[in-house]
Amino acid sequence: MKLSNSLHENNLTSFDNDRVKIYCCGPTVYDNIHIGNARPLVLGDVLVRFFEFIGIKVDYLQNITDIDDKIIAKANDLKISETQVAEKYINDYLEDLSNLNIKKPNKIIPISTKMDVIIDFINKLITKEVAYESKGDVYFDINSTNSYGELSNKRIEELISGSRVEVNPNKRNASDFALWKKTKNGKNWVSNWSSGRPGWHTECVALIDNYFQSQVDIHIGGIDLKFPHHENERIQYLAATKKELSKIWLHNGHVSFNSQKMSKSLGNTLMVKDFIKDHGANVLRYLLLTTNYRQPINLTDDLINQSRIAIQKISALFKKISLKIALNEVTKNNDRPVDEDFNLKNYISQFKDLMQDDLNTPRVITLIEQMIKDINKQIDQKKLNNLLDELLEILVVLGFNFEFPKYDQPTLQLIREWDGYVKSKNFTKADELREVLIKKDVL
Ligand SMILES: Nc1ncnc2c1ncn2[C@@H]1O[C@H](COP(=O)(O)OP(=O)(O)OP(=O)(O)O)[C@@H](O)[C@H]1O
Ligand SMILES: [Zn+2]
Repeated sequence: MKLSNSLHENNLTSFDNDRVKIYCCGPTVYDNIHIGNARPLVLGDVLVRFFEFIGIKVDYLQNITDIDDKIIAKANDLKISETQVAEKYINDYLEDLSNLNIKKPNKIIPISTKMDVIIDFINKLITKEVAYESKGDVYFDINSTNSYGELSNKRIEELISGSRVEVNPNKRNASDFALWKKTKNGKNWVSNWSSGRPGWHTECVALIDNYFQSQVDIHIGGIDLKFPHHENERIQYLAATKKELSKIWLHNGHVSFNSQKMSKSLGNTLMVKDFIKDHGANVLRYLLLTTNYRQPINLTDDLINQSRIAIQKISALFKKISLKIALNEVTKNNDRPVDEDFNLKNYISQFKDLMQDDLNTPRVITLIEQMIKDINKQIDQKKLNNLLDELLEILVVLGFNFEFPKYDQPTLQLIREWDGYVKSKNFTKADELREVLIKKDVL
């Protein structure tokens, strides 16, 4: 398996473990998730499903940021508590995951439940003299390391001149970032330094360190998190353990609307739950997988329509096959392939090769289209071989959720009656039954 690794300027990193540890930065629960937020989640899901398909065991962790200024602001707006805001959006998040057909990670941890772990981790950094307390805050000392900027490929001087870092007299260096912030505003915890809250960059790394007791193999997130969030996660772990936090940093490109990044704070969002209501989860998945995960996606009506049509084509194929099977117009014969050529194509091994080549899902989609054409040819020849099962298998590994229609006896009876009327040219009766079968979603 080769994956593109941000730590080495997107060069492909080979990977042949039989177990894999994965971390993906989870949501800050002050709102519902949008299509952009769904992208790293679908990326993680496809990766997990594929690893499991090729026999690799996965341990997948996600955090939930359930303490944050944005949650406090929302709680004030709605005149409810922070806990109520967080609970509502955690539940909505879990529902969105399930509606998106995303396999739940092995563990999802709200960071408010791990404050002792986070405080311990900060203490470790202070002991190693790479972090310092200042007036109740704790900061990471950027000058204690030569490795800062290696993930995002930036130099410290560039970072200082390029960012509008606010002047903070409590910090030693302008780019030092907060591990702990003294505050009485909103939920806060007692520590040696002050009553306060941890910085976001420390939450993820402390959780990884505690849960896995080691580095991870793959760390996932959107490209906007590469700097400063992931850079800061990485540098803390490096300082604490002298090891890389992740062997591979996998960053997905942005989903944008009118060429502007879709983002909660910009307000140009299309929520996952609304999209699913209008188009279904398969359309969203298809839309995300037709572009390589690193490339940007500009969300347009055209793109949504193309994805809808592609999904309808697959559903229509399954309906057509079920109908033909019900009418005995095709037979499934796994032993005697219709055409040797179909077997030579060896679709499953092509699928594996494409996925192992940095998750080349756009090419997999092309492969699926080819399979559909071949299956249609088999239908014309009235014999299906195992190609259909292979297609179903690939769709499951990509996380699509198609129902292959199966009809009960009364429905089968109706289908056969309808077919009888059509063949005997009794069109009045045939049309009556056709209406019934359309209502039952058979035709
Ligand atoms: N438009 C987007 N396209 C792709 N990934 C995105 C997009 N927006 C956010 N993400 C990813 O979704 C995850 C959650 O991000 P986050 O909660 O910061 O979303 P956001 O909408 O940008 O929120 P905010 O505006 O509050 O920062 C991160 O991995 C982030 O990189
Ligand atoms: Zn993170």
